[in-house]
Amino acid sequence: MYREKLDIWLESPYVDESLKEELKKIEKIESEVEDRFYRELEFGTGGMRGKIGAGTNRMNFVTVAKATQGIADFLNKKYSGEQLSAAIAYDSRNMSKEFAGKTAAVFAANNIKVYLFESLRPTPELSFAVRHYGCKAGVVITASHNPPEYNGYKVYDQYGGQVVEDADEIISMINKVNLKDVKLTTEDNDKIVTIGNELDTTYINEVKKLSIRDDVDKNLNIIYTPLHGTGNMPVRRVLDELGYKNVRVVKEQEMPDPMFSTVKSPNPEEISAFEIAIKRAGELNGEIIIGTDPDCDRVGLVVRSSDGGYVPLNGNQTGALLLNYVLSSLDEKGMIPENAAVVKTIVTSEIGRAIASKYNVASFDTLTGFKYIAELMQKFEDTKSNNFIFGYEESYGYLAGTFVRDKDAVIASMLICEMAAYYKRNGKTLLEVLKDIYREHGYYIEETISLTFAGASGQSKMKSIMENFRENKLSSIAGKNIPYIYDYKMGIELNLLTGKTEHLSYPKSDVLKFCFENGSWLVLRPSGTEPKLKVYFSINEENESKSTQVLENTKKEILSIIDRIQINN
Ligand SMILES: O=P(O)(O)OC[C@H]1O[C@H](O)[C@H](O)[C@@H](O)[C@@H]1O
Repeated sequence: MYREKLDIWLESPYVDESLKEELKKIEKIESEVEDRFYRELEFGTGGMRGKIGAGTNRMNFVTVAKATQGIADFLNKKYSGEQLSAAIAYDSRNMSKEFAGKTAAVFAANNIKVYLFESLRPTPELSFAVRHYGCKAGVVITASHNPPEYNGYKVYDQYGGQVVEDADEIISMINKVNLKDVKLTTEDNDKIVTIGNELDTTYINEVKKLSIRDDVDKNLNIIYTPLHGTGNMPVRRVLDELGYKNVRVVKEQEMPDPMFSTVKSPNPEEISAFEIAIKRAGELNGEIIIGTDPDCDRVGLVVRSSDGGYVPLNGNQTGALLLNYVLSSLDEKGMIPENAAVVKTIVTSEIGRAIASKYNVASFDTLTGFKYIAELMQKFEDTKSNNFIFGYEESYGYLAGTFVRDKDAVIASMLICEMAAYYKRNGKTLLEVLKDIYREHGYYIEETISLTFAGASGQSKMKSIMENFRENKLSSIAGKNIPYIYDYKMGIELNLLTGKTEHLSYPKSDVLKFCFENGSWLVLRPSGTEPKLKVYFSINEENESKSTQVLENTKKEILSIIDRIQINN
């Protein structure tokens, strides 16, 4: 099957010569051919993502043009007769600019006006641009925090969120596209309008409006790394315009670099990404370190401790701090609106719910992926049921305000600095504030383990592990009973004590959540952005050491179950 596809590509007049050359070099290597052609690139949690190269399972001019043609067909069908436009942004990765140009040329050839950013921009600014220009769609060429050999294609709807409702139809339209049907024009077509500074200023002004307090210590020593990506200009500009005097950028990581040469991975979830920044912080007396990923939708935070060391916070901890800061500050100013709402995901810590309820703010859960949070924000707006205040995920994504509909590391960086500067003025570090939050709301200790399962065989292994857990319903682990299992693929909540099931009102997704008696839980799900099985733990015991101990025991046991399943397969 995959060999046939290779032959089609080698013979097709619609496949670029350079891609054919690449294929000729690997055509005798079976595993390479299989990996490149065993499937089409899929739309996962964050759009389409894959390695750059030749093949249907790769990011290249053919797969980008095909996807764009499918989206154009979808838009022309859905909005038939209307004047259509789309916005396009791209990050600092290899081929990002070229793929953005190709995307623009295909849209323009399909009679869709294009707003194309003149140079690299953050993903959240694209989300803003879609709404600002009244576009029906948006595209960002980025593979977010993935390694340098990857690129990707995120698709936005008219509300500025990544597509959810129309995703299946868009995918089926893309699959129907025959390479010979892809329309293409030159990139100097007058349907393609370049955008730049003017939109930056409008966006930055909106971000600044989300600042809650000015009674903060703006002498705070901030070390910032854009990790060679798009954050450098906007994050520094916002902090500068708000009067933060001591923002030092990590020089080695300031400039865009598609190889992300100074880091193992440009992912702020990994402490290794902060290695140089921590060194710089030590030299410059840095109090906090922030680092944004290449498309600047995620931000990581590292905080100086009382002994002068630097402690990385995970996404749940930063999220809890931000939520606590935003709600307590708005509350103090009497600015929490009626029917205020906070949105997190089913794999994000329950501490968020506890903090929100202190301020009588409702909290909602969605499936993993900020697109679901954005979808709910739109629903709130359409039905006027709630006022969105803050949304976050454990995977380092945060959003305040509603003018952006994706996680926004420009907004989050600003709020993190403001929060640290506010507590500094009140004589506290963020680590001390976090301790206070735990004391007040409980010791929620979280961790996520990602197990890599690469290629076609990896995919099937992951599938069988999930099926095994689905069938052999885990009823206890590490001495803790599991009374409830949520199976999001089957759409049911199972009570293991009574055997009764209830319907879950979420879209179907391959996720299993095992809940303990005291509200702790563990979740298994294949990642939608990388070839990994993710195992999430959230343990809440009466004190920190008990929580840590239960976490360690649970981790050990679940990993050994996964090992056993693999050996038996
Ligand atoms: O766990 P995954 O499916 O890999 O997704 C992890 C994260 O990926 C991207 O960054 C999405 O924008 C996030 O919303 C999501 O939480």
